[in-house]
Amino acid sequence: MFARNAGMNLDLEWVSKVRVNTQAVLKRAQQIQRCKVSKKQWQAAWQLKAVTCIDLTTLAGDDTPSNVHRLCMKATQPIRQDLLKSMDMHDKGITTAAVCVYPSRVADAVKSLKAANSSLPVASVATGFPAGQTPLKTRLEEVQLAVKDGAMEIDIVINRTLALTGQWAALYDEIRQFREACGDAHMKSILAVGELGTFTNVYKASSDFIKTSTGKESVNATYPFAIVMVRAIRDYYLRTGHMVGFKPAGGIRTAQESVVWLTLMKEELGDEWLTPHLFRLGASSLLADIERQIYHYVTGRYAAYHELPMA
Ligand SMILES: O=C[C@H](O)COP(=O)(O)O
Repeated sequence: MFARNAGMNLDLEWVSKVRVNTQAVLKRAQQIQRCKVSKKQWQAAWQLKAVTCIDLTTLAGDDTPSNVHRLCMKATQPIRQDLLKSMDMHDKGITTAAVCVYPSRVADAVKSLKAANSSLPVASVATGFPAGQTPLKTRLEEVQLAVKDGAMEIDIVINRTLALTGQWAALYDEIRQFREACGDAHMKSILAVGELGTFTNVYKASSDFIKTSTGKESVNATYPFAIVMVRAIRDYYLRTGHMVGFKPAGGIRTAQESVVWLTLMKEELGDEWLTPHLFRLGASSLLADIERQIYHYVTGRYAAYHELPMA
């Protein structure tokens, strides 16, 4: 069992000394994208690994109990059984890592998964997602309500105003309160990197189980931002011995990208991070492409749309 991050007192000296070498970050991001997984069966294996790390997401204004139900069913059986059988992976219990929905849809997702006899966790965005521009009191209540409805994971959005105005102590204090409001639920912190202005701000705003984006900003999960965040995770590990998780989210659509993200984790943090406990891919449509690529790997041709439900 993984120990929960006990956190640490805010070290403003560490925060004030942070400097990020932009050129080095951009160069490293390019190197990571050039790494190749050459053999076909290895690609398929990496893609299946990526499936197990997906927070299968729907965050739309027109979400209903029925589309949330379909999402949950897809999460419990993400790849067609006959395809898994061809790869001898049908009895490995492959599911996504979680489903991720708005707070108002948590109860629907919990009900659907329970009816399907699945223990898959429901994650919920909270704290005034995506902008976070609601009073602290309501943001905290939102977390508590989602937990009460059965969310086992809460993806909070950080207060970008506090980050952009350098109020790091106030930001730290808010995040601590969110964590407390989560109780036993697992918290992830969305930095919304596209709105933080600089790599330095991204490093400084990094806390526990850090997630790049809401998917609603104009810039979402990019490899350079990810490099900065995983380096913050590495520094925190060297300092405290605690392994913090990472979740790129927003705009991740292709199987090929999912393999680059896994490569980035492996290269920067090591194999220990290649587990759903420490790595998630937040995505609404990535699974469709992965299933399509696996279909191609197994059959040698691409599927028609009707052949892959929800793909
Ligand atoms: O947290 C997950 C993101 O909102 C999903 O973004 P996406 O719809 O671009 O995959």
